[in-house]
Amino acid sequence: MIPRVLSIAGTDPTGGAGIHADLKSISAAGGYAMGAVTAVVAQNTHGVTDIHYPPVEALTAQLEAVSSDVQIDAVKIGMLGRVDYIDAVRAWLEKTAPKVLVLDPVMVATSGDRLIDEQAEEHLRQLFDFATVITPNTPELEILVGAQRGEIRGVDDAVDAARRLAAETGSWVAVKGGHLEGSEISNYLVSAEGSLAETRSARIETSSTHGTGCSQSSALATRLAAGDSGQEALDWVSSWLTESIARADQLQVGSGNGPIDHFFRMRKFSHPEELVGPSLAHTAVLGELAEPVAVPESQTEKPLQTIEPAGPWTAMLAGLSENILQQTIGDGFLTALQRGNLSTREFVAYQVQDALYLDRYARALSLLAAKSPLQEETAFWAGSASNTYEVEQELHRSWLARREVADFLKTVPSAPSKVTSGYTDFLLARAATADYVVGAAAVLPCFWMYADISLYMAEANRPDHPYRSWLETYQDQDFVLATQKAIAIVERLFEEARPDQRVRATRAYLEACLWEREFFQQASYL
Ligand SMILES: Nc1ncnc2c1ncn2[C@@H]1O[C@H](COP(=O)(O)OP(=O)(O)OP(=O)(O)O)[C@@H](O)[C@H]1O
Ligand SMILES: Cc1ncc(COP(=O)(O)O)c(N)n1
Repeated sequence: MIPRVLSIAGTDPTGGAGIHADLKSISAAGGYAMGAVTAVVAQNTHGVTDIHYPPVEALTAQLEAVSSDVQIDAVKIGMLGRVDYIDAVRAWLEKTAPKVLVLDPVMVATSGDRLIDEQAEEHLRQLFDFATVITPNTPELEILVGAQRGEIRGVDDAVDAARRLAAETGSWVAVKGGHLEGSEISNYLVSAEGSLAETRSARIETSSTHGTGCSQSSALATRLAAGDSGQEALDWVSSWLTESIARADQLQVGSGNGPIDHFFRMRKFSHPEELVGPSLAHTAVLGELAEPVAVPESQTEKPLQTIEPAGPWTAMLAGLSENILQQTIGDGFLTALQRGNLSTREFVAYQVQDALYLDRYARALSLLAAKSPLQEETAFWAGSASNTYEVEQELHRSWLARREVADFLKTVPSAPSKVTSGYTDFLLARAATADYVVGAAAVLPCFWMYADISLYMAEANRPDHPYRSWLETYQDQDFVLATQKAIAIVERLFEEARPDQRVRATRAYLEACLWEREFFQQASYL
């Protein structure tokens, strides 16, 4: 079933918050999105400049128009702003009694602008009776439980206050960690009895969080209407929101607190330019690569050390994948891993997928070994396959066998994720059925990107790093030598290949780089 979800909220012409964000979030969470507008707000990424309140009859008429025709599975309420709007919505809720109602008590925007009259606060409380979940941010929670500004300092205070509000209202209350300190963000769903559901994710360093509250509550309404349990809905929403925030800066919307990227999942792998790089796009359309294309120097700061190309073709590949490497290194998972504040659960989720990946990757290497015409290269790929199995076995013996990991193992997926199976199916298909050069180019990023990332991670290694022994695995000199050998083989194969084969091999290499990036990023939402 596609849940039909109605948002009742104010507008944001920049598309980041309010009803605009709600419609995007409901759609991204798998619902059919509908919207009834309350206030018309002139705002952008810097703040609110004007609020226009259409006559209350306009709101009532919209609500009637929708509910007289459409079966509504969930309602999300955002900015109401005025007493007469609140009362009109209340009268409508009494008649329609939606099964799921997520109420975001919007009082103050991220920018600090008030979005509700002071006397309206009391009326807003009267809507709580209808709510499945109330989703105040920390300052709003303080107002609602009559605490002083700044009184809620940590997660425990917030859960306590949320329990009190839940007891008073009979609704669940979401505790949102965005405004609290710490490198991790915890989100909870709390009832009068205590916490029902909990998620933890890495805090992303960005000022682009405009509309996160609106987006979170709409997605939550949608997942609950789709039949998710509280924990399932919170898991889905937190992982989606974290990545939407992680991708926010790429949107480049406005010069203040920018919006989040609601539809990042739709964009994954959908841009041909992302796959082949802007400078290659033109050549690739022609279907020929007679000589290496010149890649413009990247503007971003490079890691201190990377493994050198073996000639002009692999230099071209390195240039084309530079941005993907930077994005992967800058991603929340690797940043947190490097700093040593990655959550154990995320690390375990990653390790489990890595072990599943390595098994299939080794098979792809074995297929390449069979394909190579040169005995020396066959020996190299077969030896790499054998080493890969050793690394996989070692993962099970060491990290995954630890006592403190056992509890986490029960909570992470044990089957290959979509990314893991997508990446390995891709590698196996290239190694089994494509030309040798294409198969070799496809497996190269697993050596090269991984080795570059390991060198970057090694810069962070210190005696008290929680993942120290793991960081050391890939600093292994043999792995660096194997990477150099794989680069040299690909350089030779490119040199000998036909122009059309080079295009396909370049695409395969870049596609594998994108899979590598996705492979690291998935850990935050597994
Ligand atoms: N920097 C961040 N990194 C990762 N997740 C974040 C970050 N900021 C916010 N979030 C996510 O967004 C959710 C809502 O954020 P927050 O707690 O700030 O609520 P809010 O104040 O209603 O949102 P808004 O900032 O849009 O008003 C949080 O629960 C968290 O999951
Ligand atoms: C119409 C409207 N509703 C809600 C918010 C709060 O959004 P945020 O606090 O996420 O900026 C907003 N800015 N505009």
